[in-house]
Amino acid sequence: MSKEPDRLFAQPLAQVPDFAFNEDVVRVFPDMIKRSVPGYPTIVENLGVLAAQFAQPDSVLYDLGSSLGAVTQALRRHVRTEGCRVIAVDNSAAMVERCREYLNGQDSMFQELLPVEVIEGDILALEFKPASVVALNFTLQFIAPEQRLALLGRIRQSLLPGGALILSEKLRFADAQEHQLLGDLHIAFKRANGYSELEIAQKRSAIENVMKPDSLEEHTERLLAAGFSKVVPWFQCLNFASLIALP
Ligand SMILES: Nc1ncnc2c1ncn2[C@@H]1O[C@H](C[S@+](CC[C@H]([NH3+])C(=O)[O-])CC(=O)[O-])[C@@H](O)[C@H]1O
Ligand SMILES: O=C(O)C(=O)Cc1ccccc1
Repeated sequence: MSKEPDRLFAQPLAQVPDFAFNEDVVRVFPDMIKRSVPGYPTIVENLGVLAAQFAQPDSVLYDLGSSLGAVTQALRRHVRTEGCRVIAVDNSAAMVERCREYLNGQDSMFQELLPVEVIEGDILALEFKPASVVALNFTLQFIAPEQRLALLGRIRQSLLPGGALILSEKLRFADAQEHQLLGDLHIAFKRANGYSELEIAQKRSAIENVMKPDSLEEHTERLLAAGFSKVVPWFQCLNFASLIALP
């Protein structure tokens, strides 16, 4: 994957445009996400380990909002269950193109990887096949809030017994002091990873209209309303968390 450093917000912009997953972002994405999301490498690596516990024979493993395919690759490496395949979906043409290149390259480096199909499309319009694992790794927060419950309902309906949804998100907190503290610590994390105050401020204004985090309580209530029976947080680092939701 590209090693180009993220300097997208380093120069002062007269007007900061809304954040979009375009070619500029794609070029720096691995660096951007690692330096911006505390715990990201740990979450991705362990998603494969978790998925192996939930994968059911002859079923689909979905990576929704797959970006460059990091989660897809973790699933392919760890799951050995008979007849499983991965379907990765993203609506950014630039992401999908680079994702296909990356995954093809991995095929020549590793043996026994699960087969994968990468679809360019909107996850809101997807017809789900019977699935044992669905990963939404930092994708739901980019879906319009009023669409989230219906999407989770469709995912729930597609899940086989013994399967799971794994949902990772940036969190907001109902308690103002907790929200402020973990937000400040996230900024300190970005600073420690080499982002300037200007980069942090401009990125913040780029994402504020397009990325709307929910609280842990909102996630849990909505997942239960969508028909999931149990919600178990398995990872939190500052204001970023990952949950397992069982059908
Ligand atoms: N409606 C939609 N349909 C399909 N894709 C969408 C939609 N909306 C947004 N996306 C896609 O969801 C991805 C979100 S990034 C996921 C990281 C990845 N999971 C990772 O673990 O590396 C999260 C982030 O950058 O913080 C982008 O690639 C969008 O194009
Ligand atoms: O950068 C941030 O502040 C974030 O909240 C995470 C993020 C990571 C990558 C793209 C958009 C948002």
